[in-house]
Amino acid sequence: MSKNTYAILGTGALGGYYGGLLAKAGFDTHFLLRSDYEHVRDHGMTVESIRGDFTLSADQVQAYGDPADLPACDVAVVCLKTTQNEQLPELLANCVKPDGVVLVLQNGLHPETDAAALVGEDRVLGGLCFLCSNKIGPGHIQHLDYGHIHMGVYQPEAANSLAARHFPGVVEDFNAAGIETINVDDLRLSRWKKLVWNIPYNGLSVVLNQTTDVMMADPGTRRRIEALMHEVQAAALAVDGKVIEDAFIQKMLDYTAKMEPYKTSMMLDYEAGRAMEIEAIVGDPCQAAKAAGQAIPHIEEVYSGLRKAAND
Ligand SMILES: NC(=O)C1=CN([C@@H]2O[C@H](COP(=O)(O)OP(=O)(O)OC[C@H]3O[C@@H](n4cnc5c(N)ncnc54)[C@H](OP(=O)(O)O)[C@@H]3O)[C@@H](O)[C@H]2O)C=CC1
Ligand SMILES: CC(C)(CO)C(=O)C(=O)O
Repeated sequence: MSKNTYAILGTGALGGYYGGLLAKAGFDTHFLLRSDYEHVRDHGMTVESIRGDFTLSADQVQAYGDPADLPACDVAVVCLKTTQNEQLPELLANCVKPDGVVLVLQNGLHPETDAAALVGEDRVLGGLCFLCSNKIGPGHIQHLDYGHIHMGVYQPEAANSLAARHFPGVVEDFNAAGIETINVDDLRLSRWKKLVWNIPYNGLSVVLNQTTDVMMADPGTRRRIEALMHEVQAAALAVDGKVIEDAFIQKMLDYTAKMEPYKTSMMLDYEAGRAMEIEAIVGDPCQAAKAAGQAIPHIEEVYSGLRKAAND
């Protein structure tokens, strides 16, 4: 097992699940928490998972309520919502060693840019998390489905960067912890591919107030989903020259049809009155497509529906 140490920045649905698995596997893992810091410090964490429930006692969780107290780690894992990224200067100030790296596990077209601006592009890794997880109470994570990660370096052309040198060890650690992690050469293409799912389902879940199963059961909504997916495919090509095959769109439709009925994170945020990740997931791709001259009417319609929902 590697000697990498990990700082989990945001112990929510995703950070609690992956960080919990790393700690359970024996990796030196440090958890930054906010609202449930005292609870986790005193009682530990519980993960209910389709792969097997587990608990980490208070002694097994190295919990921190103040980012200034985090030790400098080899890998800082950004597990905040992108809407909370304005906190990154404070959160990343102490927790990464000078030769350490930042792994960004958020959704969006380019959520790595905020961390990269702080630590340098050559020290950033990104991961696309195919995970259905919710935080259902203090220190209480419910893992409902999937969980694999597609991970890559943010600056693939820099073959000898700190990120490139750390990358194999991080992938190995995650796999050793039971997190299936697949090495991707083209993180940017992977991000566009993830948006093929996130833009239609996250967006429409709020605009239509529906779970994935309800959306998939309605032929009109399914056509709208497919149209959105094809616009993401066209945007990826126009903006970055990235090719997404039609077969991939079909795969995402099949994947969702087989998924447990799912309330997207955007829908959960909307219902709870929290900020939604509208810009990272829909606004940034919209802006990039428009700048490249690519028409994306369905995506723009979803974007304005989301902005309206956020302001109501
Ligand atoms: N959940 C999932 O299944 C998936 C999520 N993602 C992506 O992962 C990212 C994280 O999502 P998710 O885990 O669902 O979000 P959550 O809201 O569950 O987790 C974010 C956590 O960050 C914590 N946090 C925010 N600011 C601070 C701070 N200053 N100090 C300490 N903790 C802080 C929050 O604390 P508090 O509890 O106090 O709010 C919260 O627990 C998003 O980009 C999402 O799109 C991607 C794929 C699947
Ligand atoms: C697509 C899904 C729901 C599960 O793979 C996910 O990863 C997300 O919410 O971003």
